[in-house]
Amino acid sequence: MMPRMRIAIAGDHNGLLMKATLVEWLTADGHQVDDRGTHGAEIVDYPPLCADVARQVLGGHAERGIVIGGTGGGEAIASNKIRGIRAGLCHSTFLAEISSAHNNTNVLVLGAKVIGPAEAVAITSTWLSTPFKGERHQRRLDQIAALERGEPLH
Ligand SMILES: O=C(CO)[C@H](O)[C@H](O)COP(=O)(O)O
Repeated sequence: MMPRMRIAIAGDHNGLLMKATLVEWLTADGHQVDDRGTHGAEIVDYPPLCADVARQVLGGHAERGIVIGGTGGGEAIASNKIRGIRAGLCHSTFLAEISSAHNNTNVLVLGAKVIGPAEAVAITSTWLSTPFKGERHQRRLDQIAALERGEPLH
């Protein structure tokens, strides 16, 4: 059974409907969901939303974060600028599985112009329920953390 988690979720204007679908599904599935916005249809910038979700995760208020954009590309770039965030842009359940198993991602990024709501639910479910494999993958995440600190890799 999938562990129940505290999840911070955000999306820009493109992600509004998909966010509503995921909030409903996650809540029905027993997760504690914190919807960080946006809440209206007006056009907004996504980097502050990415930063907000990252803050929730890094501050321990949420175990995982989800960010939704049009394609999600910019959201992944923005999220991965923040030290300690490993954000995976996943547009298939296979990518979601590897994102958790190999990359131990703490933020899932989705693109509402790329996939539909049913795929978003399947991807999110896979991402949440797939455990991190550790071992050689942990070594690589340690190397990524060293890059974040500006240390050279040999
Ligand atoms: O997915 C995104 C970035 O990767 C954004 O949702 C997208 O760029 C927003 O564009 P617009 O303001 O034209 O809707």
